[in-house]
Amino acid sequence: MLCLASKSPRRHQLLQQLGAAFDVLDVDVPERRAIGETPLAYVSRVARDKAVAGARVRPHDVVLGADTEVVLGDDVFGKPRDAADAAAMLRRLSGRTHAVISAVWALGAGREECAVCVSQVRFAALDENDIAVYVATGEPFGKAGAYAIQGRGAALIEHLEGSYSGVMGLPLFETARLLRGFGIMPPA
Ligand SMILES: Cc1cn([C@H]2C[C@H](O)[C@@H](COP(=O)(O)OP(=O)(O)OP(=O)(O)O)O2)c(=O)[nH]c1=O
Repeated sequence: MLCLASKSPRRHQLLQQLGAAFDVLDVDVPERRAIGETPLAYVSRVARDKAVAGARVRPHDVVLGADTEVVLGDDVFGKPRDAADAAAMLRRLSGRTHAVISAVWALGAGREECAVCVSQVRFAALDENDIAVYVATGEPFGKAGAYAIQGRGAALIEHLEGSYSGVMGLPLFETARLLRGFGIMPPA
């Protein structure tokens, strides 16, 4: 059986798109970047930690864990703590291009495989009113970088280079390829 170790409703929805049956596991792992850890290494480690936590509960299944972070230079933006934090993130992203890194790990049958997906997202220039209105919608909460490409946040994005599903939380091309490696998906 395939399991998705994630509380994210976006990840559940995205994995459903691939048509595979799966169970959802509720895991909680700390998301704290270690000193000197690169953004890429951090995202990959957290995604693996989630998969490992899931595999502890379901040792005989194939377990997926994923993580998504917004990266500007060496700064990693996770989910905003509150409205002020969300506004501060959006101010930093305004008028600039940032990276969205998504990592997914598959663990099971004595194997583990990983895929990492990096997308580039260019934001429109936002003024204080734009930011206040967007934060007031509540959409930024629970989203890395304080926006949702799948929601009203789409109106803030001038350009995307990479994977829409990766930005949303689970890169589907890469995930499908990983799953086929575990014999889970029908061949494309
Ligand atoms: C950039 C972006 C992120 N997100 C979401 C996807 C993830 O749910 C969240 C990033 O936080 P994560 O820590 O990757 O995931 P999570 O805490 O929501 O869920 P779990 O750890 O249980 O798997 O941001 C969007 O929904 N849309 C976007 O455009």
